[in-house]
Amino acid sequence: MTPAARIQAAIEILDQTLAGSPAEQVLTNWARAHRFAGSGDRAAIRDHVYEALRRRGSLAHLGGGLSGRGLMIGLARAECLDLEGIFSGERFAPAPLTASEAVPVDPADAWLDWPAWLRPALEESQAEKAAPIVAAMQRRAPVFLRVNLAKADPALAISMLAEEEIVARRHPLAATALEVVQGERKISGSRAYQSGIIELQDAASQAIASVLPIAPGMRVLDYCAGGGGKALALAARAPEAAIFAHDIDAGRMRDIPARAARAGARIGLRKPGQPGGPYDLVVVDAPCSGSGTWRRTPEAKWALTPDRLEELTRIQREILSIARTLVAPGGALAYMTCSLLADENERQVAAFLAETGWAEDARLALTPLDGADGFFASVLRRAE
Ligand SMILES: C[S@@+](CC[C@H](N)C(=O)[O-])C[C@H]1O[C@@H](n2cnc3c(N)ncnc32)[C@H](O)[C@@H]1O
Repeated sequence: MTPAARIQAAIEILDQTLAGSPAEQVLTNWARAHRFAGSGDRAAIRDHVYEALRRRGSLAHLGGGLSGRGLMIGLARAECLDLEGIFSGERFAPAPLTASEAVPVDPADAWLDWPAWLRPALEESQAEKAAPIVAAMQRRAPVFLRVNLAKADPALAISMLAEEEIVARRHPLAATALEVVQGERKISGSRAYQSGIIELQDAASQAIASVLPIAPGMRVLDYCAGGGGKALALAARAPEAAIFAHDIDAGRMRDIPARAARAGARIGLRKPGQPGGPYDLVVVDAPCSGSGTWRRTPEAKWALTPDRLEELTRIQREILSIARTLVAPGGALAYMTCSLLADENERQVAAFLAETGWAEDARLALTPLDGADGFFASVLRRAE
């Protein structure tokens, strides 16, 4: 496919996405209906679509409207591409620019790419970092790997990946973190991945996991385990700890046994609503707005509403009130979110401390300015 034909495909996919269909589903349907498109075409089209969703506000401004065509004109302008060459009207290419589309526009403000109703909350939560965060979140997120130290060290992982033309380098956020700079699409088929030497995990999640108080012999519960990212990271740090995973939705934990087997880790599964206990450490990786990860999940950024945010903060409080009953005397509860908002982070912790009289042992708050996703964690200690 020509570059212009790829842009025309992205226009059609974006129109369906803006009408309410999930981008991933539309991309899959498009690929099924256009078997002639190769993997390079599909990857390029996918990149266009996600770039447009991430920068939806600013590209709509630059392109003259919130439509697939407006976003792609905006992207072509933002990236200084040959607008007339792409919008040529030739076979498979988008139609030529109309007179009104061809009119030059003012540069776009980065805040256009952050939901307007949520701007005061980000400014209040992050103060002078808010505007640079919003600008940083216009760019695509890096791909990070976690080296499973139970199986290999980072140098070995880097050289194994290099043999398969995947270039990765260490990242300062965590001793286990590698940033992939080339060959990211080959990761899941690589020998290092298949043999459990590496896992896909954001560097902020790794940094948080590395400050959790875990030691051999401890009993640990990952209370909101989902696919088990935190439980696996903890198992790699302390293979002799007894680690259990729980989630309200058992289906979300279905990949944990296979992931644990690949990593050479042992993780016990608890049934929803039957978490067992008490535990020396309970990890609550709570459901949240995900605002720290919106570079990867741009549709979620535009789907969040004030009501949903309020509902999430209520769910977080409820989870905390259950999880604290599972902590043994002297044990710890690690509360974390991938949110940048004080309502989901600092204020939840302040309310918890006021209500329980527990102490806060440690706190880590990362933003995309640190290089990876936004992430917050607080380690809360129950008295003996
Ligand atoms: C942020 S995700 C967890 C991600 C996971 N820890 C990881 O690293 O891959 C939050 C999880 O909390 C679960 N959840 C939501 N409400 C819950 C509740 N009331 N009790 C336990 N888990 C809950 C969701 O099903 C979801 O899997």
